[in-house]
Amino acid sequence: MDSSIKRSLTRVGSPQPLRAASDTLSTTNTLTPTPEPSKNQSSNTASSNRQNVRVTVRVRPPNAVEMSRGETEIWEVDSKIGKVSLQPDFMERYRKQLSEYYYDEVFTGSDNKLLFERGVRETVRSTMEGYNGTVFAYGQTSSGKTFTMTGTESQPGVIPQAVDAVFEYIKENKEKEFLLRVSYMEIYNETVRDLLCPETDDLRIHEDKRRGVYVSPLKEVVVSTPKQVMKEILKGEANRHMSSTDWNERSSRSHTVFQMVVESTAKGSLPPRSSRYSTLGQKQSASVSLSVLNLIDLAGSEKAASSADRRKEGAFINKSLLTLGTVISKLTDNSGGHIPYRDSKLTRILQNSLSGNARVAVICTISPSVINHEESQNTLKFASRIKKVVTRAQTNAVMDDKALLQKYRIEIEELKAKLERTNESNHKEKETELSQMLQQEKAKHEEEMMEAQLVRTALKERIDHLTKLILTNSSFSANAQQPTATRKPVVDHTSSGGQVSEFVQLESQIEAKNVTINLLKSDVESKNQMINKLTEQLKAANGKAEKSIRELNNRLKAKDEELKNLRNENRELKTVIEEQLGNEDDGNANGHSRSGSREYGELSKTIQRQRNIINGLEEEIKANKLIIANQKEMLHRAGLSQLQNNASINRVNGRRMENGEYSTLTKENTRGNGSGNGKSLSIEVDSQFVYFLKPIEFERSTAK
Ligand SMILES: Nc1ncnc2c1ncn2[C@@H]1O[C@H](COP(=O)(O)OP(=O)(O)OP(=O)(O)O)[C@@H](O)[C@H]1O
Repeated sequence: MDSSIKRSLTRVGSPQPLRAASDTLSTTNTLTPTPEPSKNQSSNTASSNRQNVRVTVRVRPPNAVEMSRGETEIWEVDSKIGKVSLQPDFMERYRKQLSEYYYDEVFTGSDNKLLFERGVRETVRSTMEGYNGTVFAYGQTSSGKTFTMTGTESQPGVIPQAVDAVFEYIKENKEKEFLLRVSYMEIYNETVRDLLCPETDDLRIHEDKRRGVYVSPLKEVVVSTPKQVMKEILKGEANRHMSSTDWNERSSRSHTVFQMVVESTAKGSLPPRSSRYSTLGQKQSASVSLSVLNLIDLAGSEKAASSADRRKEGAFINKSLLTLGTVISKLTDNSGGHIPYRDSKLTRILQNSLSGNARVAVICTISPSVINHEESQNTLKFASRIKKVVTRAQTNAVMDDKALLQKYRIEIEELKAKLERTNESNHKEKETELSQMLQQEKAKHEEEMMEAQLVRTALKERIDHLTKLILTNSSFSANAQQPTATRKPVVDHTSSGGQVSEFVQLESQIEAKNVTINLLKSDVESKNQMINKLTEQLKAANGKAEKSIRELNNRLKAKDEELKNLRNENRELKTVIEEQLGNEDDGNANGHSRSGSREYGELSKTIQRQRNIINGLEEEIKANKLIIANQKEMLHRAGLSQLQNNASINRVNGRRMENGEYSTLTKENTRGNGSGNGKSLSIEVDSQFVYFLKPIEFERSTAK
């Protein structure tokens, strides 16, 4: 506190005398405390297990209301020697006796970190080492218990710092392993409630030899991070009974106990479940240490409240605190009498710690206000008494099968074994599955290989077939002259790899062959056209020859007719001559013989001339007939030559085209001079046979 505040507080008028909050405390203790050892003196007993309760007193700074009233801060704090004493001014003014108190630590101000370091850390550390630990804040309402235990965001209190310290310890002690579980409960109006599970309302306090006093059924949460612990704490805080009172805007109306159970063991020290019995069948010694850290925020003792509810709560709170005071007094007055732990839920729950098997740290909080002088004095007396309480904390080794740590360890081992078994069986299943898959793949692969082989063979046959067709067709010299490399199939049939490229190559080979075939086809087509042209020319020549033969025949017929007429004429002349010769003989007798000889001579000459003409005509007819015979011979020869040509064209690849591969040149035995079906051409070569020429059509072989 700064000096200006101190000065303003000093100027306050006379404070109201206060009634003691706890009769028990005021009756069993004198107002002047017994001289305390300074904080530098050890408060521990000779045995390391025997320890006095560690007591810290904290005087909170004046709050806004106190400052506004201009009250004096009546307590002086000497942190160096752990002394809390009344202000000399106040003592003088109110004729108070010298009041000096000595504790392990005394603080004022708001430094929670310092308070934890000096007043609490050691107890938390002890808990981690296997001793039960209890830390609680005691003081009248609004004196700063919750500020000390819970703190604020900027000043985390004992509980969050203890949590951090626990995890720090775990981090530092790598040779140990731990298991932590937390619970959070409150004692409200003398009922125990589970703050982590508020719906559970029938919590009971039990006691047995092994566990001592415990609450059940209490929800315990196994935790592994500070964050997780704080989450549980916040959850509990939300369920805690808090109310606005005459003295505190947010007053705790219940005592809260945050509990952390710590199980620890040296790493690898836990015997496996199978070897937990010695060879003699005796259970092996416990190897798990179990300790409990209780962090307690007590409700504050208070004067009569204006609200009925608050008064009822206050009555329960005051009664339990009174019992706590009594218990502490009994513990310290060495009277050996009955200690009334059972008189309140609070003392019952604290029984384990207060009866000795715990290291206990208490933070007593007091108000700086003159108004709270008497209550603060009572708190300080309580602090002095409890400071005298000596505990004999023992590490609590438990039978390994009772510890959750061991249970978890065993469970982990069992799960690991199960996992291994599962892995093994999974492995085997996987192996079988894989081998089945491999078999299937292999079979599929073989099938595919077989198919590929078949395709290859088919392609090879096809290529061979096409290659043979092309290479052996001597009439297509262009192909015959192709370099061997381009005609030879490039497929390596012995190779099992590169199927795709092989097929591509085969395809391109086939494509090349098709191109060649198309070339051949067009070549045949042009040859057909040529044949058609020749046939047309032949047909024209044929027509000319026929016309000439017809004309010669007509002329021959005319000559024949003329010959016939001349012969008739001759015959008639002969008859006339013979008749005249008969008459001459008669005439000689008649006197006409000379003139008859003359006429005869003329007639003879005429006959001779006509005979000559007939002979000429006969010669001419003979010559014409010879010409006709020659022309017919020529035509005959021309027809045969055409037939031979077609027959040679009709031979492809060294064999006759048949079975519809190509249209054929047919020879039909038919009479007449028909010219066929329009596509056909006919040539009459003699009176008996007509050759029909059909244009040749090339058809692609259907062979595959
Ligand atoms: N050391 C401190 N520094 C600053 N503020 C404090 C300190 N102690 C207490 N206060 C403040 O004083 C008020 C009362 O404190 P707190 O609630 O902690 O008292 P309490 O003892 O828990 O009271 P109750 O018993 O009624 O719950 C709070 O506003 C708190 O923040």
